[in-house]
Amino acid sequence: MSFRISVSGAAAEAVRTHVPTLVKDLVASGITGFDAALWGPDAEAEAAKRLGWTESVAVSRPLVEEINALRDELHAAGVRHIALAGMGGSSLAPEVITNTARVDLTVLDSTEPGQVLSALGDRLSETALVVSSKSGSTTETDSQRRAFEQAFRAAGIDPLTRIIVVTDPGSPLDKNARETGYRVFNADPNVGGRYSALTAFGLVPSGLSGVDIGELLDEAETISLSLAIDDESNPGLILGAAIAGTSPLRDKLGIITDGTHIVGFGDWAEQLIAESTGKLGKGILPVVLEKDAPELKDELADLQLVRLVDDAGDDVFVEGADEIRVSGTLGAQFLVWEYATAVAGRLLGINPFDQPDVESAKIATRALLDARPAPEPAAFVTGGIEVRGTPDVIGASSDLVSAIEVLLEEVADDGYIAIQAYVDRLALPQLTELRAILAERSGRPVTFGWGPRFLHSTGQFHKGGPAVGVFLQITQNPVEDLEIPGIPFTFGELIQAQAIGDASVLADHGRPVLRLNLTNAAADTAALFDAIR
Ligand SMILES: O=P(O)(O)OC[C@H]1O[C@H](O)[C@H](O)[C@@H](O)[C@@H]1O
Repeated sequence: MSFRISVSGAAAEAVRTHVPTLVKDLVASGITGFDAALWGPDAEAEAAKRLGWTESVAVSRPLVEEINALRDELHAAGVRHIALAGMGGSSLAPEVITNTARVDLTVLDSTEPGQVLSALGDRLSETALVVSSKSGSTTETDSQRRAFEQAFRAAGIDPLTRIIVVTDPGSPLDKNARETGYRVFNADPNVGGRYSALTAFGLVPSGLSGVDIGELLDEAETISLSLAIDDESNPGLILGAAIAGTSPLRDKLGIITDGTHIVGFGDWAEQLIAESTGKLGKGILPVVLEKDAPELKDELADLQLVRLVDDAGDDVFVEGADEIRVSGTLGAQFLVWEYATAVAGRLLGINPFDQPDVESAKIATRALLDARPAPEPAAFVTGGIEVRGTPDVIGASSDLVSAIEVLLEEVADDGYIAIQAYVDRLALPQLTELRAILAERSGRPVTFGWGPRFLHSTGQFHKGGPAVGVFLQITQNPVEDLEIPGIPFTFGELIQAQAIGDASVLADHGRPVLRLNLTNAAADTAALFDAIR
């Protein structure tokens, strides 16, 4: 069986309540048949050009041969390593596909100079770069491409032989790449970024890295029919009802990987759910949890758990655990979760295909890079850590320890904490441990995102979803900064502007933000942990 699901407790109740209506309303066949009216009149225009993912398997099939042929060609030319420049929907699927297949792919979805330098320094002479961007105008991806082009040239390598572009037809990147002479794969423009796992965006980098992408499509194909039919056994309807139909709504979704062969699924699902549902003050907040996460001890009333297991069993309705369990192949999971998210959008009364609040952070960043204001002085400095933040947090504190206490006091009973770390994640992987520490201390769900990557994932929810988040932003002074060729600011300046810009938008939304800048990341990390513990 390519996909199994079981539900118990509140999720079972939600399935019993909503699935019969979803069947009666022909929602599954409607999604598959491009019925753009399913999400109400306000969503119709967007939905009309965003349902192509339901036929991704068939549309993508001819790509398999083309990608495999290019892989052989690159191999013959000495390429042994693939890197990917892309953000959000253009990198999260290849990341989980290659990790699950245990295939090497370097995903560069950061503007942190140290992380960019690491990617540039990693086997460049035998590397090919896939540049993926649906819109073809994402600043991070454009900057990464420029850095690689320059590095290839400096190493005496013609970028034309090493750069492959994936983008929508007619995008600025499409035009530029074709003029330059790069190999271009055009993706289906009727598929939004976060629904694009089974299109060229998921397949090109994964296939070039060595994943059997034909098998991935086969996996998805085995579940396609079950997802299209208006029947109470449809797993997309069941999962959609289970995650968005609980009453009262459990609007935090704890995603736990517990025995599944799939590696890193939570990060992909996080973007799909957060960006699709977090708007108009509503939404489901995905929270990627470890198996022993503190949130699991507390039985939080607003936290629905979904566990990715090895085998969810034959029966949909089971007794006991009060959770959702899913198992199955990665290809099937992609498609089921996409249907489930579209169903969730209908149940929540939102448009699951737009991202109305993502742009605000980009505009704030751009304004900072254009105006170059003098840096805001730190409210205080503890050790090497500069502390800034919104007045509600900073005004009532005198040092780092008290600022964190004040931030935690701001967390409402239905609230959450988001840690946003704009740092070199390769150098500071231990920062993820702050998540469990703050969850333990606050008794509330805590999310962790690497910046600027999360801006293209959970960023929409933070600004557009229920206004109950409090934000801990961590930045660092770069160990070594890096120019962006042809652009009047550096990677270090870009990531700082991204962090400050997003924090200002959160503050404008009335959200408490505590900003910590590590002036010497290696030395300050221990002090940071001490203060947060
Ligand atoms: O693929 P791109 O056009 O470069 O977009 C990358 C990401 O950008 C934005 O943040 C969107 O909100 C995401 O949905 C998208 O995945």
